[in-house]
Amino acid sequence: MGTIGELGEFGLVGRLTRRLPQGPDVLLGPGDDAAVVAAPDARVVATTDLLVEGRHFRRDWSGPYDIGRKAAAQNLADVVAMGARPTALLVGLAAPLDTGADWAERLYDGLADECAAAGASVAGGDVVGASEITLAVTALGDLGGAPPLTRSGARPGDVVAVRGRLGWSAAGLALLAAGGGGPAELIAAHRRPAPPYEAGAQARGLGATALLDVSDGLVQDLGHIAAASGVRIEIGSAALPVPEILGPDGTRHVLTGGEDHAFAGTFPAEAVLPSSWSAVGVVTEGAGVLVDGRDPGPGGWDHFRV
Ligand SMILES: Nc1ncnc2c1ncn2[C@@H]1O[C@H](COP(=O)(O)OP(=O)(O)O)[C@@H](O)[C@H]1O
Ligand SMILES: Cc1ncc(C[n+]2csc(CCOP(=O)(O)OP(=O)(O)O)c2C)c(N)n1
Ligand SMILES: [Mg+2]
Ligand SMILES: [Mg+2]
Ligand SMILES: [Mg+2]
Repeated sequence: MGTIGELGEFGLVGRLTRRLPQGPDVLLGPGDDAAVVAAPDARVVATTDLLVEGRHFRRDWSGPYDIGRKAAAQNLADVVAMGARPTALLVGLAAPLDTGADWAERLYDGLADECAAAGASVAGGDVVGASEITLAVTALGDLGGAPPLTRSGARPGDVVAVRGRLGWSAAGLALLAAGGGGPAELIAAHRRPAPPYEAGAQARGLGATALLDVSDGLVQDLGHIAAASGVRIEIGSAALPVPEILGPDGTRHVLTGGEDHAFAGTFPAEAVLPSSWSAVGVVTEGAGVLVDGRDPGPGGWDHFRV
């Protein structure tokens, strides 16, 4: 099928955009100077994340379809974490000219399928030749008239709860780094996160006071809620969902592992949480995050400390 260099810029764009079904929020999709996306609420949620080969994914560890799923999921989860409904993605792709055209097409199939799982579509993007693969993904969402669910609304007395897998991606990454043995479910979880997209609307319905998606690690990301809200968050390790499959380092993976894109939120104490949410702690007065009453120390992902 050849390389993207042989296809050329416009040939590649044509091949990729043909693979992108358009949902109802995209009023004008790929092909013009810009896309047109519906914004019924007149307030657009917008977020962007970069994925760089070697730092966010390795082509020998993940295939293009899963890289596409993950790139979309990482951004769609940020929209959902604002309490919004994802509508559209814009995708910047930089790649070496000898990249297989079929590799790029599978990447776009992954992007399109993950968007479909969240009710969104890829409405446009850009391609450029480069020495390594970089994906720059921007996601847009609609608040549907409701206020955003920010990181700053947690109040002392709230319950802290999580929905979605935690630690699975980190455990899978550790297995890949060690040569790829171990439970296939963990490696699959690293390659393709499965954010429970319905958690945003659900958290809103439950009266959530703050919400975010866990990309860098539970403790580190709860630290963002604590800082933004001016509160302390106290986690009890016995309450954490640590399934057997995570192995002997399970609790550490759950506390510090990123990239599962679970949702963590704070809820009024009287909220009746369904079983899909695990209550893992409480909000108190003070600052920072404590685990079992102690400062857990550094952990979690920091791009400038790896
Ligand atoms: N280069 C940048 N320019 C402007 N804002 C940025 C930049 N990098 C990060 N931010 C902002 O910092 C906040 C936290 O970013 P990040 O930790 O990447 O969040 P998330 O984990 O949800 O993707 C976001 O509001 C983001 O827009
Ligand atoms: C090859 C490789 N090495 C390391 C990791 C682990 N890793 C990379 S980025 C990241 C954190 C999440 O990415 P980030 O860019 O910080 O996303 P954001 O927090 O902005 O959503 C982790 C745990 C990986 N996925 N692949
Ligand atoms: Mg980010
Ligand atoms: Mg986030
Ligand atoms: Mg991060």
